[in-house]
Amino acid sequence: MTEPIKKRLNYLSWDEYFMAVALLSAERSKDPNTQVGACIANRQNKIVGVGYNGFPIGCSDDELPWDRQGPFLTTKYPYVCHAELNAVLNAISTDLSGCRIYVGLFPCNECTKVIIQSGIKEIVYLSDKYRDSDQVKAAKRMLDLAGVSYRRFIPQRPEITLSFSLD
Ligand SMILES: Nc1nc(=O)n([C@H]2C[C@H](O)[C@@H](COP(=O)(O)O)O2)cc1CO
Ligand SMILES: [Zn+2]
Repeated sequence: MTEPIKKRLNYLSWDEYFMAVALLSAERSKDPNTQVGACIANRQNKIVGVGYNGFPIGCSDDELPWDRQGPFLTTKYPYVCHAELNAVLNAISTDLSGCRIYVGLFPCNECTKVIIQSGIKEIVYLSDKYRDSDQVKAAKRMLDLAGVSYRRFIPQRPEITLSFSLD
């Protein structure tokens, strides 16, 4: 008698899968300093929206600045759409009740408002590098009040490699 074939064990967990989709989406970003991706999953673990940071549709990447410093209007900040905003706007429904959003960087206060209003119930983030900023402090204050939970993604493996050569 031959042994039955066992299932593959090295498969991605749901958390790894959705965070990896967020990180892959971030590779679309043209921001030279910080590339952020976001992936929204519903209660059934179906992906319902993805996004990354970039300028609004129709606003040419060659017209608007990517600068971080200088007068406000000469920087990227007034123009760029954050990954979380794009993921919510790209989602298949405006009602994201009970969904989770996976994001490479902790949401700012403006995206937090969008996240709360959409019905998203949990944020899973990788980096919190701007934790000392007023934006993130305001974001956490609103999330705590609104009962939206947030947790850091703790990697169980250092990397996931993708290859275009499967043979
Ligand atoms: N949660 C976030 N999602 C985002 O998509 N972003 C975007 C806005 C900018 O394009 C970039 C941050 O640029 P910098 O200040 O690290 O050079 O990331 C920023 C944050 C931080 O709150
Ligand atoms: Zn934001």
